[in-house]
Amino acid sequence: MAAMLEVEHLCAGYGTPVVKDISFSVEGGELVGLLGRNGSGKTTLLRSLTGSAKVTGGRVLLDGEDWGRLSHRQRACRVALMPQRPQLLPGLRAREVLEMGRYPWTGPLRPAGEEGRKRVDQAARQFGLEELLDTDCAALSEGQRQMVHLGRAVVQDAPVLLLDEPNSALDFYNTQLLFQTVGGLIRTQRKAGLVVLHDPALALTWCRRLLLLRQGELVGEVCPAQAGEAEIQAVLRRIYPDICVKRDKDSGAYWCGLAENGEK
Ligand SMILES: Nc1ncnc2c1ncn2[C@@H]1O[C@H](COP(=O)(O)OP(=O)(O)OP(=O)(O)O)[C@@H](O)[C@H]1O
Repeated sequence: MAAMLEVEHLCAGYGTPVVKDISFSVEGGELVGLLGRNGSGKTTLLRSLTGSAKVTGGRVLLDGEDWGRLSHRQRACRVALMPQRPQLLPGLRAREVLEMGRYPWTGPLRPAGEEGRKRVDQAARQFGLEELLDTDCAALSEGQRQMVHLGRAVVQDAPVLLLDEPNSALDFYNTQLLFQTVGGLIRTQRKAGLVVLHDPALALTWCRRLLLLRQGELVGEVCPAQAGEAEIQAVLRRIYPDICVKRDKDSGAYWCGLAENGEK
């Protein structure tokens, strides 16, 4: 059976190559973490999967279908992206931003319909947005706005969900809510999830596999449930030299930090 998302020898960039010959796949039901230093090409990789960064080589298959042969609208029904810096659309209330998630299905600026309203209300409940639905997004805090855009991506209900640093402005509680809720959706609805994260401990806790990107190339992959501390640490050192990884035997919680001078 084909993976929900298959990326084969993908190259992408902005005139100059950024993503270089990357291949990986994500199965339905799997949340995969994408880690890499600043500027390593994570956002470009995600943007190339939605058509907003130019693909210059390779191919992408969505549940076996060639992405390149799909229209923009067909792609948007299959791939939802929560961008790193969502555009601020002045005058739009949170409810209207959530409803934008239905546009690939209904057509732009069309009413959400009963199914759409149900999904918007459900996302508002799931992400604690009910009190904010009538607020102008310009009047929301950074973290509140990030939760609205997370809700919009979920309302889009695509089988592939791409999240670009979705917790960068979130407090501890909303970060847990994000991973519990999105993790649950991915498992129960067999979606393929790919999430860019900067916190390796968070990625080790919530993601089934981690992919490591360095200067536009995939340089490692690790599955936390199948690897011990030493193996995880060795793989993570390909992008974070001197990182130390510890796993608490009782709770299973991960701790990551940098080695002190001389400690390896
Ligand atoms: N619109 C653009 N035009 C030209 N070059 C770009 C553009 N966006 C990004 N780049 C370049 O592509 C490279 C990768 O950037 P990208 O945003 O994909 O990295 P990233 O891994 O997501 O970084 P960060 O962790 O800082 O968000 C960088 O060298 C950056 O300067």
